[in-house]
Amino acid sequence: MSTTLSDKVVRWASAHPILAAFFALVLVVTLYLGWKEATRGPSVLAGLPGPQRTSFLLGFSRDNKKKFGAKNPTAADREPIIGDDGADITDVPGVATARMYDDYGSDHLVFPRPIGGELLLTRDAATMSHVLNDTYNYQRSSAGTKATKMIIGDGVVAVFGDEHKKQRKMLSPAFSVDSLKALMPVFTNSTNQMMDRFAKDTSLEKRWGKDVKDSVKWFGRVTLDIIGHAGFDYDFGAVEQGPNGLAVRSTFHDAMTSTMNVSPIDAIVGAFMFFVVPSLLYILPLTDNVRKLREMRSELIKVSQKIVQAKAAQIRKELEAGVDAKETFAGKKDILHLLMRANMSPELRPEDRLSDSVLAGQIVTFIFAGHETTATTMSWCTFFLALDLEYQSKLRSEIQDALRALGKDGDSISDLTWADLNSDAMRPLDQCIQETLRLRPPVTTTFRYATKDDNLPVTTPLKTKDGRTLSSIPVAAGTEIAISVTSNNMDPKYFGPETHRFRPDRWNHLPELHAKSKLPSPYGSFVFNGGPKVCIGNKFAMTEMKIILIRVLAKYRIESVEGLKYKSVEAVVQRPTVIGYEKEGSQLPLRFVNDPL
Ligand code: HEM
Repeated sequence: MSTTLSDKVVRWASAHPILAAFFALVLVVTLYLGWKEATRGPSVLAGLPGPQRTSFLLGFSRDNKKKFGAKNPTAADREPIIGDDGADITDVPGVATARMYDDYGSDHLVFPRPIGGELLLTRDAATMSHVLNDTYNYQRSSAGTKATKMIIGDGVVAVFGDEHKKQRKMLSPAFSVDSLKALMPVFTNSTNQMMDRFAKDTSLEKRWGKDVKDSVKWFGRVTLDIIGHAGFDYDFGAVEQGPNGLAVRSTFHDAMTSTMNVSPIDAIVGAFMFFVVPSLLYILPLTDNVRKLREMRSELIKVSQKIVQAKAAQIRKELEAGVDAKETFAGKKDILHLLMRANMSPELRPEDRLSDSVLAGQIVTFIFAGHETTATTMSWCTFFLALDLEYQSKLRSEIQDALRALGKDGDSISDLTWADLNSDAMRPLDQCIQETLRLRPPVTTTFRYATKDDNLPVTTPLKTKDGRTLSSIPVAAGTEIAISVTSNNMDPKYFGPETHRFRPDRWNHLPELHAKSKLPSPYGSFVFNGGPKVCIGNKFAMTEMKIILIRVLAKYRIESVEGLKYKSVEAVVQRPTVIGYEKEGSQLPLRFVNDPL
């Protein structure tokens, strides 16, 4: 019998040598990791609460998961959490984890991971800030860094410590308030173009009814165009569907749709490749979804190399002609130009210069970090507004009052200034976006890895399972930490009652602990993370989103479409989909009724 089985295995392996080599490698790495975990000393985290390990191999069993409502909507012990749409929102990314903290009555949990590993989860603002502020100790795991570099290259997101400091210093002037003020015409021009196309789009009317348009499609296109123009003076033409826009936006759409429809084999292959041997991702064409991700990456690399070469030639000409850097920014207004001028400055020490591959990496980083984050946030914002027509009507009249007070007309906002957007009169719109980000942060969890032993501060001393009181948590080098952004956002200690509901007004009367904990400013939550690696594009994002939303809300009343139910799926960022149509990828069809202010 065993001979027959081994014969079969040998025959199968001879017929599929690449797959056989791959599975052999998986087996060896699994055994090695298992041995490493099994021979590790006792865990310093052992006294903290958290779900029981049920399997050395798998960590946390499916039955326990059901209890927190992560997977099975019919599990007997699953209490629904009713969201603003009247449906159970336990499956919204991050919400089941928030419930787990509540169930254990702790802001720090230990979560058993596969092959004996463990993960420290925290939603405590003091612990989160400490980890995010120390980019020398707390970094991405080496597999996480490799995987990030494989996908977005050597840009600023991928690096930590001194290399991060160097890149961030070069990039910061390009994201200053002065630069953003200079970029205002770029934001408004692309928005005007989108508004024009948006009004004419009737492509969904046959399917879903009159005035129905897809928020995801239009916000995705306009934000890609904006990052193209503002980031590197490149016309993706996504709103107009030019050839560049089609290629990049559609490979993006294909790749992201594939990450939303992950099969169990994709999950195993993907996790193995990403976290164990990321370079295999680009050698083995194992699954269709991995192939799509690869296509997206090569399309982005092609575009970014073209952009860097063209820009370098342009700057060389400027330098030869003695054109002043400030002058060119005032005329060209793009972030890469500013960065590359600084990088080519004769005063810069050679060791501080960024290489061409790092520059190209910044482009891919901007496209990744600055396009779908804002697009999905604006889409979720229209979703919440469609669910609460009373609040929407109040917000629209507040915007109208603000525009009137500023002497501006909602239909021609080309002359809205930075000061207008950031005036007190526009505060309600800020709060609407902040509340959207609180409930649907694009990045729900951030993972960090301790490179040396440390003591993590906590807001209030905590009790261990064996009755000790800890005023800090000792962590050993090699501990992986999950910063639960959604769970902090849903914690009533920081954000007041009914944190699962969309209540923009909460930002006017937050609990004292919110201010005391110094949640990252100016947006008052961890949605842009915090510390030296806080999202460099946060003001860029808020400016662009406010301009676009003012235009949309000045013209349209937004309503949901009868019969359609929406849900959130996490695929790089959390995205809206229509229940029953998940295979079509992210979309958010809503009714935009012409009703100008
Ligand atoms: C709603 C919009 C946005 C959200 C919620 C957001 C969120 C984040 C988060 C959570 C990080 C930290 C990632 C990590 O360290 O693992 C990050 C980093 C970053 N974001 Fe954003 N982002 C947004 C928009 C933008 C925009 C518009 C840009 C560019 C124009 C941008 C550029 C970046 C860059 C370059 C980094 C890396 C910063 C560093 O490592 O120093 N982001 N963002």
